[in-house]
Formats: sequence, structure tokens, C-alpha cells
Amino acid sequence: VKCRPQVWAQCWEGAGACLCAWRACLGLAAAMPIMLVLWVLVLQKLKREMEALRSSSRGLLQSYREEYRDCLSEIVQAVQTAQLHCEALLACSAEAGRLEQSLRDVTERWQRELRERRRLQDALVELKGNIRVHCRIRPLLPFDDEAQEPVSPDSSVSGGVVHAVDDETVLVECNRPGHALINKTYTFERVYGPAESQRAVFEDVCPLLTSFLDGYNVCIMAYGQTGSGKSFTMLGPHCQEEPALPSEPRGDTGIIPRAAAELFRLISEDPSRSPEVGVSVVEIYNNDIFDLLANDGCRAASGAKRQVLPTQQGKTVVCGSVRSAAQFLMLVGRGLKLRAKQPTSVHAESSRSHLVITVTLATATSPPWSDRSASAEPCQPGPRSPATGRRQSPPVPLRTRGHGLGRAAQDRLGQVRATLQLVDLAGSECAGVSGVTGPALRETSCINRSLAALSDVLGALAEGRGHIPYRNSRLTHLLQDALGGDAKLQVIVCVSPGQRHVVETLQSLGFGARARQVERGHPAPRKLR
Ligand SMILES: Nc1ncnc2c1ncn2[C@@H]1O[C@H](COP(=O)(O)OP(=O)(O)OP(=O)(O)O)[C@@H](O)[C@H]1O
Repeated sequence: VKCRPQVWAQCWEGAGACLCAWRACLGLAAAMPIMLVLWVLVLQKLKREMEALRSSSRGLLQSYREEYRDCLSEIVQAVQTAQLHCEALLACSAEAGRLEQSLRDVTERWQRELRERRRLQDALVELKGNIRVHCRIRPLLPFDDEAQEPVSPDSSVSGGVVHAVDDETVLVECNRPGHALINKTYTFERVYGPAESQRAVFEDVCPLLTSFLDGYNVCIMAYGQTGSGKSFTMLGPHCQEEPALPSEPRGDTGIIPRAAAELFRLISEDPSRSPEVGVSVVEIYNNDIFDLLANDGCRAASGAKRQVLPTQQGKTVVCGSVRSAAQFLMLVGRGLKLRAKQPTSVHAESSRSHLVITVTLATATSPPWSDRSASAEPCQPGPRSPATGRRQSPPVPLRTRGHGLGRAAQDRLGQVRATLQLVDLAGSECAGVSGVTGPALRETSCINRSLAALSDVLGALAEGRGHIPYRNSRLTHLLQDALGGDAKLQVIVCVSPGQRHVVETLQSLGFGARARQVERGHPAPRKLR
């Protein structure tokens, strides 16, 4: 009873709360259908979306299946093509094998032919004799005085007193007032008239290069009086410049540039040999030997040449290693710039020294004719050139053989060396006629003495004397192996057709005739030919 008002208040609150709950229940009951409707609507929407998704995934699946089928058919096609290609490849490789075999057969046949050609060429050279003398008559030129009406170089008639009667005969016919009548003929292996081209001259010399590559030592020299065309024959016109390769427009290049081109062409034909080619250029001036390639960097610029003096190893000269005809000619051109020249009564650009270009061929592998198998030990590199920074070939002794053998000698390294000497002799001249004095007279008398020594050596060889005076001059000493050994020696006697040179012409032709009389032993037969 005491707490009655509070109880009533609490009951009242409870009743309020129940009312509120009742009201909420009523609200909920009223909202339930709406919620149900909404729930149904949501469910329907979800169902529709799921349907749409299902149908789209079915489409996607379908398209993936189609793509997969396409890919599969493409793969099958690719595999089939690859199979076809494989078959074609197999057919190709079989064809390549057949071609390779036939290439091997052809190469073998070609090498056999090459060996046979070399054998025939050597036989031909040997048949022609180890010393061959050709004679070349140059055309009359303005400086001959007699050429009032200059004779065309294309004319077969020399217009002077020297005539090529045929391919082998020269006729000298001269009737000068107050002199005995001259009517002499000389026979040589080949006579070139004034119209004959440089090419014709080279073609007869060319087989010697094959012999050289086969390992024979070869010497080609031009002999004749001043102005008779020796330098023209050996080097070509403008012979003081670097000689041009024959492929260049000028067709009148001489033997040396043509030989350089031919030599490297022949070397490239047989890459299995790959010999090392060295070039040295020396001149004999006033009976002293000068190395025209000596190059110590500072002196080369001023164009100094070095006298070749005896050293502990003997006389040595610089031997430049070359890999192409162009490099070869560059070295020759460098040497030519230093060669002694002096105007003479005959022409303005007279060479006053004997030029000797020596080409050395060294091969590490034994060529077919070699008796001993050579070792493959490489050549020791030479010193570095201060001018070019490149390695030079080691200096080589001036006389590269010294055995009197016609074929190359094997050195201590097992290398086989053959040498080709290309010699442009200084012109013989009659001092009285040319009216020279002073140093020029000394030059002339040195030239004449060395040429006389050359003639003496040939005379002694022709007569088969026991003592051959090689040491009478530097020239004969240097050329000893070419003259007395069994190197293949080719002498080209150059003559001027002019009447005023008839005495020297007769002397040159006499020299050629004497050279022809020299008989030397044939090279020993080769073992492995
Ligand atoms: N066959 C030729 N055809 C045309 N010109 C030539 C012929 N031979 C020589 N000559 C010319 O004659 C001149 C003298 O020739 P070259 O210099 O070759 O004579 P050389 O015998 O070498 O004389 P040297 O001994 O004095 O040096 C040169 O101008 C050269 O071009």
C-alpha cells in the first residue's frame, strides 16, 4: 500500500510499452505484405538477370568453342605444312649432299687439271730453255732526231735501221757514209716489232710466274742501251711514278705491274697454299747497293735511301710483306721515287742505276715438288715499322738462295722460299758519244763496267769455264744465282731502231746472242708431280 503510486507508475509505463510494442507489431504486420511483394520483385529481377547471364555465358561458350575449333584446324593445317616443309627440307639436304659431292668431284678434277697445266707449263718453259732471250725494237721517237716524220708506234716498220724480219729474227741494215756496210741478222726466241703491245710482251713472260709459284726461282731482266725502252718494258710509261695496275684504263703498263696482278690472281686461285709474299727493292748505283725500302720513319719522309752494308748476319735488305698487287706496287712506287735518274744526251729521264725488285714467296706447307715435308711453324714476325706501325717481314739476306739451286730452298723454319727477280738494268752508253763529264761520267763508266762484267759472266758460262767472274761487280754478284744457277732466266734485249744508236744496238744484240749460248743444267725432276 505504501508504494502504490510507484507501482501504478510502473504499471502505467509497462502498459505504455506494451502499447508501443502492440503498435509496432501492428505496423510490422501491415508492412509485411509490402515487404513480401518487394522481396518477390527482387527475386524476380535476380532470376531474370541470372537467365540473361546464363544465356550470355552460353553464347560465349559457343563462340569459344567455335574459336577453339578454328584454332585446332589451323594447327592441323600448320602441322601439315610443317610436314611438307620437312619433306622439302629433307629433299633439299639430299640435293645439297649430292651437289656437295659433285663440287668435291669438280674441285678434285680442277686441281688435277691445275697440276697438269702447271706440269705442261713447266715442261714448255724447260723446252724453251732455262735462259730465254727476247728482243724488243721500240718505235722511232721524237728524241731520236731521225724521226723527222715520226713513225706511228702502230706501224710494223720501225723506220730506222733495225727491223723485225719475223717473230724470231732481227735485221740490222745500215749504210753510213764513211763506215762499213752493216747487214747482220740475229735470232732470238721471240722478236717484238715496234707495233707490238706491252700485253704481247707480258703474255710470253707470264708462264714464268706459274713456274715461280711452283717453286722455281725466276729472273726477268731488261737489257739495252739508254733510251731503248727497258723501263718502258718493265714498268710502263711514266715509270718514275707508282706503276699502275693493268686493269686501269692505261693498257701500256709494263711487265712488273702485270706480273704483280697475275701473281696475286694465281695465288687467289689456290687458297690452300696462301704463301707469304715479300718484296724488296734495291738499286745498284756506282757499284754500291742501296735499299730503296729502308724506312726508319724520319728518313723516309726526306726520301733518303740506305746503302746496304755488310752486317753480322750478312747483307740484309728490308723485305715488305704484301697481300695484294696494289700493296706490291705501292712498295715498288716508293722505291722508284728514290731511284737515281739523270738526263742524258738520249733522253731526259734516264735511269742511272740497275733496279732489282725481288719477290720472295714463302710457304709454310710443303709444295708438291718439295723433297722434305716442311714444318708448319709460322714465320717469325719482323720488327714494327715506325712509320706505319705495321709489322714488316724480317729483313732478308740480299742473296736469298746461295745454293745455286733452280728451285726454292727450305730455310730453318721449314719454310720454302722461291724468288722472282725483276731487273731493269741501267742503260749502256758510249761516254765519248754522249759527251758526259764529272759525276755523270763516273755513273756511266760504273754502268758500263757492270754491264761488261755481266757480259763476261755470260761469256764464261757459255764457254763452260771453270771460274765464272761473278765477283767482278755487285750486279753479277747479286744476280749470281739467276745467271749461273738453274733459275729460269728471261732476258729482254731492248733496242732503239735509230741509226745513231746502231753501235750500241749491235752491242746489245751481241749480248743477247751470247746469253743464248749459255747452257745450263735442267732442274732436277720433281718427286711428287
Ligand atoms: N715500245 C715503246 N713504245 C712507245 N714508247 C716507248 C717504247 N719504248 C720506250 N718508249 C719511250 O722511250 C723513252 C725511253 O724509254 P725508257 O725510259 O724505257 O728507256 P730506258 O732504256 O729505260 O732508258 P734508261 O736506261 O736511260 O733508263 C720513254 O719516253 C718511253 O716512254
